[in-house]
Amino acid sequence: MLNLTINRYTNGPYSNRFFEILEKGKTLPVWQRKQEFLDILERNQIMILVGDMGSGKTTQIPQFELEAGYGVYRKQVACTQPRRVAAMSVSKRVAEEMDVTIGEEVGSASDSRIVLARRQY
Ligand SMILES: Nc1ncnc2c1ncn2[C@@H]1O[C@H](COP(=O)(O)OP(=O)(O)OP(=O)(O)O)[C@@H](O)[C@H]1O
Repeated sequence: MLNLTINRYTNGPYSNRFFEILEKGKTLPVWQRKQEFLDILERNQIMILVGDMGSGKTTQIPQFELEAGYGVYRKQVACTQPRRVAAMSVSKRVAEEMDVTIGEEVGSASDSRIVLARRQY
């Protein structure tokens, strides 16, 4: 369950922008099946999720996984993209949505440019 008082990743308060983005994010189709997704993920090693363009697969699913505890004990949630620019753009967007600093809690890596997530949980 998301604690909406303190940002668990920074231990600081959330910005107003966080709540604006969260409300918009909750309207995306993946949010309607969030618990179903997590239940299936828990019971299986591999899961193939198919959804419409813009339904929230890229930006929301990694956050669901982190929230459910998949990113702790030196594990990380990774999201692959076919292009460097897309990888950087997604990591920037997810960092913005999580209200964290890029290079701290969220990073990106490609052949020529690496901005690692410094913090691990
Ligand atoms: N950088 C961004 N700035 C503003 N809104 C964004 C940004 N990236 C994504 N969004 C919003 O988040 C929604 C979900 O995007 P997301 O990339 O998670 O969907 P997706 O299911 O992975 O789409 P696709 O199959 O096209 O990759 C989009 O509809 C868009 O409105």
